[in-house]
Amino acid sequence: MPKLALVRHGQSQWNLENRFTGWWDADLTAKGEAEAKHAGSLLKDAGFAPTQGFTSLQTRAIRTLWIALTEMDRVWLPVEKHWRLNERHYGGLTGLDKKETAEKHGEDQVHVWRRSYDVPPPPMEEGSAYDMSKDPRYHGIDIPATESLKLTLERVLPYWHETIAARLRNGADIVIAAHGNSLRALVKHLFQVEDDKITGVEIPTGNPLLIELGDGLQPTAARYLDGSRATDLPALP
Ligand SMILES: O=C(O)[C@H](O)COP(=O)(O)O
Repeated sequence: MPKLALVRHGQSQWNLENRFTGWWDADLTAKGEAEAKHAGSLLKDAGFAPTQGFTSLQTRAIRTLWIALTEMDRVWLPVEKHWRLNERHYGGLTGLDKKETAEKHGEDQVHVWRRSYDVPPPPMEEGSAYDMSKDPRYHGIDIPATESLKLTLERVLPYWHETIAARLRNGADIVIAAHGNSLRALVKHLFQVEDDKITGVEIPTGNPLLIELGDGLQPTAARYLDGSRATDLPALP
């Protein structure tokens, strides 16, 4: 039975500053690095021995995986990075202070932008200081101007099916280090969570979610490795 560990990156500088981050390449803080190290020791203590890793093109997730693998004596692990595992694009909200935005637009509107399934934030404007579209890592990629969770799921899924699920079927045990919303999208798919229920799923940072999968890659067991910081998981499908 293949095993899959999902690890949400540790605290980033913009998490600390409470700014909408999305595709902006905020790095880990010292606390985020410590969370990544702790995630690695939890995975190691659980006896989890992945044979393949995946992460996004964003420094905070890449470094989370690297730090965790260092802790697991597994820096040799083959790792693939892909933009489809990036955080959801926060559009015109990127860079704004979350509290100030709630004061300006109201808590309800900001909650819709942050947690609704299919309402994207306003698009990023041309010439925004936070536009990453010219960054060389995205060469040749038509990067979005904004994304809802639904749009995020729609771009994560092809990579899941064609690459990650295919490796699991070949017997690989896999660790994915990614982001609050790209991982939420994967959890929605794997646990078949309904559209209006997924907003209640909050994956804690640096707390690996270890999932055992059946032959059809349906979850048969799932637990957070740090039980003291676990959040509610959706029921097994
Ligand atoms: O991109 C961000 O700002 C965060 O990583 C996730 O934001 P959220 O809590 O609004 O989903």
